[in-house]
Amino acid sequence: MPAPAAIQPQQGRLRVAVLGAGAWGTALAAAAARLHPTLLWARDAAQAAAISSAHENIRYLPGVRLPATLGCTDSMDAVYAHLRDGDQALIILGVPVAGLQAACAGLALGLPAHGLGHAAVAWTCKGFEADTGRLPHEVVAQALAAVPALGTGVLSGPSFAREVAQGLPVALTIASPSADVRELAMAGLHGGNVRVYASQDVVGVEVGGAVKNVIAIACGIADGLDMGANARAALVTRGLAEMTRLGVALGAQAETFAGLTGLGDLVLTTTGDLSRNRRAGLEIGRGRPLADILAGGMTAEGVRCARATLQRARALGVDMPITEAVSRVLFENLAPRDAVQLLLGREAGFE
Ligand SMILES: NC(=O)C1=CN([C@@H]2O[C@H](COP(=O)(O)OP(=O)(O)OC[C@H]3O[C@@H](n4cnc5c(N)ncnc54)[C@H](O)[C@@H]3O)[C@@H](O)[C@H]2O)C=CC1
Ligand SMILES: O=C(CO)COP(=O)(O)O
Repeated sequence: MPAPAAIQPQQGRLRVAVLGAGAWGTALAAAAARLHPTLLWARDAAQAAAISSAHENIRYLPGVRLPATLGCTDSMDAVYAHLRDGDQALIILGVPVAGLQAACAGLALGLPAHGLGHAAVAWTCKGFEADTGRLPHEVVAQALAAVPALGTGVLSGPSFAREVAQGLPVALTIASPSADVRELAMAGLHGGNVRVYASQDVVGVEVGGAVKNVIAIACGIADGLDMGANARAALVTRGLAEMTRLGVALGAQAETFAGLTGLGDLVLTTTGDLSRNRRAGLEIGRGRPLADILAGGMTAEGVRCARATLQRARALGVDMPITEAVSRVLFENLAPRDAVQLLLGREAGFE
């Protein structure tokens, strides 16, 4: 195995690979391709070929023209060859939480074998792992333990994929303990209409991304029941409070939750109808069964992680009444209207 080389941020030729050609992976690959040679990896060969030839991801981002310079492949060997051609390698994982462990396990074998044991890896998924309750960085730390020279971090923030793919303005946060990773992610994406801010608070950034999805479902439910704008504002604000409580109990800094990956993403996802979590909530509030809503394979990470979030919170003695109400609506047949009554009926207290 070759000796790991230190990352030299902002110097040399940076090569970017994005793994996972869903909506968000494709959008980030489009943003990176406007700045650097970038290759997108799709697990489906036909989809990879279609994206490469049509410059459009017809399944996940129909109607959005991708940069002509963006290639797409289903071959990890092609990804490694692409990265080896540069002086610096940035790998962005565009898979959901459920795919994170497998994606990292592949990299743990492939990167050292291809002389890329020094690359930087940034994940973008938002949620606690459904079966284990782990945050993404805990999944990554275990799966990539055999490649200690890899730099890792989480890329998050208020960012609807479609808008980013269209080249509209967006601000993101890269959180990592490694200055090299922070600078490499900024070098990879910051420019044009994309701003990337740096943070060291990995836990805070991840908790914000996970919990805002659950609160978006709650707001969707309230809006689906026509509970009004006051109710939505209350859910957003109290949702921010419970997100912050959980984050701080897990070791995050409270200030992080006032930033892009906390309040920023919470506002976007609870109010923007491009949000799948919000849309799932709207449908539930209007009486549609959850199984029907998810039947088309829609990614709604808040549904997948609500129970795991609650279990982690309970283990820490953290009160999360909105997350609890959402979880009971999703998985215990609590009627949406009864969930609202449950929240309203709680004892009065200090804010
Ligand atoms: N769509 C958006 O606007 C944003 C999404 N995110 C987060 O990014 C993650 C991915 O979301 P999207 O791209 O929107 O989802 P998506 O449903 O559009 O695409 C998911 C992609 O991952 C692949 N995939 C699914 N399960 C997998 C597995 N087990 N192993 C390997 N690959 C798998 C699918 O084939 C697909 O290419 C989620 O955690 C989401 O919360 C973050 C920011 C914005
Ligand atoms: O995370 C997102 C925006 O920042 C996307 O939200 P949804 O997953 O609810 O579509």
